[in-house]
Amino acid sequence: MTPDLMEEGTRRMQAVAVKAAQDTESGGRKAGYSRIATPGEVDTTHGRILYLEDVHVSFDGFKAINGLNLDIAPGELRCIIGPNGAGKTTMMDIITGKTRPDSGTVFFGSTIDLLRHNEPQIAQLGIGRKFQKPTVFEQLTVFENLELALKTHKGVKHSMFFRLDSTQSDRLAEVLHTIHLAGSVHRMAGELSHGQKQWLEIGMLLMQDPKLLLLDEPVAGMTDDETARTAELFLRLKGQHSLMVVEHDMSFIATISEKVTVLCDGSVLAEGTLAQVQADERVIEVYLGR
Ligand SMILES: Nc1ncnc2c1ncn2[C@@H]1O[C@H](COP(=O)(O)OP(=O)(O)OP(=O)(O)O)[C@@H](O)[C@H]1O
Repeated sequence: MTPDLMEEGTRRMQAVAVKAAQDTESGGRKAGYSRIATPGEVDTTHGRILYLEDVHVSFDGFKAINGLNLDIAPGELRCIIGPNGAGKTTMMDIITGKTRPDSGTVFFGSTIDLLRHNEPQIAQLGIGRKFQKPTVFEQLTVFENLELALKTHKGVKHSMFFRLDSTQSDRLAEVLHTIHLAGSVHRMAGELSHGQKQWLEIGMLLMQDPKLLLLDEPVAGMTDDETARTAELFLRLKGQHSLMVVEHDMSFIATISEKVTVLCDGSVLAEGTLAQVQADERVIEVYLGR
């Protein structure tokens, strides 16, 4: 195809897209639904960064997720609690593309259909996930771990020639400060305490500037002091990022929570402030009263 023909083709496609957008009742919003967005573009004008509706997943006939509805506002710090087997991990697996639901809707912002993306694409779109166990590179320094997280995110192939530019250096310094590791920049990650390794891994996610962070039992195994500093860290992150924190440690939840969602049997049992869900008889019966 000649360059002229390609240009003409592109012009026609753009005209068709504009016309389709104008033809919808909502002036284009509907036409934009399900499109594959470019990284950095998340439409939160409708007040939601994450939206799950009527999601179902069965494993060999067992309903692990059963009509799950949930939405998270931009900048919100949402705590998720619930008994073992409630479906918390499975829910995160669905959001990050690790598990495909049998049915339902899962949107990032109002235009990005997460079910049309795979795991690496979802990470590139700006959803970062922290698993329970720290997975840092023990033989590298704190600095090198953070630098590597950036390289990996940017898809740098020839890492020997990669140099941080000044914006990236500033970002790294800012992240080091946020995760309480500015004084440990040249220490090997393997020498850090359990809590410090957790912070480093959160820092590695922050280097990729995620819009939504999913954190699975982040304070499990931490000392009281590390737990308190993690609470501080999360309170600092909220607003700039949206956070979904799954935890069993209720005193930690009490320190950080605004809105709490209680999952049970694969769907939402209760939602509200911690005081509200703690007073809910159904929540006491299945979870808190154990
Ligand atoms: N791949 C799988 N195959 C079969 N069953 C599964 C699979 N993944 C999860 N399940 C089942 O689905 C249910 C929900 O599990 P899930 O791990 O999501 O719960 P959870 O709320 O994260 O629990 P916990 O607090 O113990 O981590 C459990 O009964 C679990 O055994």
